[in-house]
Amino acid sequence: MLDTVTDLRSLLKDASLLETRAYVGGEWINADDGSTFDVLNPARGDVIAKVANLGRAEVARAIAAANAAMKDWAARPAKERANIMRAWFNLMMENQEDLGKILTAEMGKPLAEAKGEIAYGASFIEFFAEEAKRVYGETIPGHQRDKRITVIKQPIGVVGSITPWNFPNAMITRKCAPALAVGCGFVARPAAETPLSAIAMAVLAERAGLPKGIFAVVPSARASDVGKEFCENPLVRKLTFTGSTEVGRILLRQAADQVMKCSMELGGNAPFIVFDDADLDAAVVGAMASKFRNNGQTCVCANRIYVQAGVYDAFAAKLAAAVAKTKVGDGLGEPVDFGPLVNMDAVDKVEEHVADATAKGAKVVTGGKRHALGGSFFEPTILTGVTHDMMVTREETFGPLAPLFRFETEEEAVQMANDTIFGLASYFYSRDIGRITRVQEALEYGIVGVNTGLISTAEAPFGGVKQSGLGREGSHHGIEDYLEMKYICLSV
Ligand SMILES: NC(=O)C1=CN([C@@H]2O[C@H](COP(=O)(O)OP(=O)(O)OC[C@H]3O[C@@H](n4cnc5c(N)ncnc54)[C@H](OP(=O)(O)O)[C@@H]3O)[C@@H](O)[C@H]2O)C=CC1
Ligand SMILES: O=C(O)[C@H](O)CS(=O)(=O)O
Repeated sequence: MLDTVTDLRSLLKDASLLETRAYVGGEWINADDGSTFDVLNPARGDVIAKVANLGRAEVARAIAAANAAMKDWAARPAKERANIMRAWFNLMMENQEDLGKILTAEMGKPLAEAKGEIAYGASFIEFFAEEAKRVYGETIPGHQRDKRITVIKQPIGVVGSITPWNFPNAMITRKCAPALAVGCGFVARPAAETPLSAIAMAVLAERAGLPKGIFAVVPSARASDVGKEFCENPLVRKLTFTGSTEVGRILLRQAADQVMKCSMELGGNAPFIVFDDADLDAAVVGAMASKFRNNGQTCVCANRIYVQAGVYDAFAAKLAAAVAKTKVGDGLGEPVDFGPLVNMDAVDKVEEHVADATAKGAKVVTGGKRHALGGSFFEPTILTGVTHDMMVTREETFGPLAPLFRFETEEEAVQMANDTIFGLASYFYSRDIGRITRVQEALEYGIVGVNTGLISTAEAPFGGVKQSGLGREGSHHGIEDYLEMKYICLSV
């Protein structure tokens, strides 16, 4: 249990990782006006830290320093950048326990899951340290006897980054790793709920030898001010955002004035389809992983679970039995499966979806209300009899709510699954190769999990279609978003 930053420091082997200042131009600074904002522990609601609350002037200095540092950083051999990034990866893994405790303290997820995120986040630094050495150009046969065509790739410039609270480490590394690997400067603005993980990342970046200024962390409770600075500052050439589609639209409109390159990882509404030929036990394992990972607070969580009529009751019973074995509690206490939701707004949204569905005829199989622990703890919930007129069909719940829809035919399942403005992740379980081939091609999503509920890895291109975003993060594709292609026509 935690009450204050002193308590949190006492849990750490290396208390210096719990930094509350900003990292700008390679220096640790407070806000110019001295203001701070509170970071709360979701399990208890107590203030665990007061963090520097930066404004546009400080962010502008971070951008200028990143731009200045780029000249040397981009000119270094890729292998030199790779070696420093590898040192950063090693430090993150050596400090995985402490980084996990800081993450759990500010975000709430169970410590085991937080440590898993540290490893997942660090894997992007490891992966793109290697990719730095594989940014290739090309030569193209000339169009005239005296012409020679070459194509080279160069770092796009200073990158502004805005990320959400649900993965306070990995959402930043998934962006800064490819950017730094190719030589860009990077200014990270973490969510106000979870700045401590980002700041701890900067503590280790400094120790790893990242040059002063090339990587900055600008915590701020003034999110829109920072977003405007990123979009209006002429030194920023790339905006990368992860968060809701609503905020993504705002940022895209703002970035349009400078015709700024944008990467957008936005909202989701993932269907999870169980066909009657599925391995039901495997489907339950997949549903538990996809639906309840991070307490349902991920953009790729199963948001709608479609079960074919012939196996509906059996699947519902098996899923309920699996949920009954889970434990809810403080992520820093005894091992648990679910921590608290990030705040009371999140609780309100889950309650709204449950109330709407039950008012329209859905039945609560398990859970359905706030947990006896109080605060933002909520019971993992399963609803049956869910229909497409309910809010949970159209809106991302972002909480531990598993709504089960019944369907008759494959065509009906695909039609319902695609009936959304989102297109990030989707999942289905079947053992029929013809059905697998048809459905994986028919689903309108950037990601399809077939007989698995877990799809996230640094080696794969993560991203959505329709209103779930622009671009891809991870895999060799992910580095392209931080490069500009230059065509050189040489007359010989
Ligand atoms: N596609 C993906 O990979 C992911 C998508 N998401 C989506 O994000 C949502 C949940 O995360 P949540 O943090 O609530 O999302 P929000 O979109 O509310 O916030 C995301 C980030 O944007 C900041 N922000 C909010 N308004 C503005 C603004 N006007 N200008 C600049 N920055 C702004 C927030 O700051 P602050 O928190 O301080 O308000 C936060 O850092 C869900 O819809 C989820 O699907 C989340 C994670 C991954
Ligand atoms: O924030 C999220 O939801 C992440 O993008 C999902 S994942 O990459 O951690 O699976």
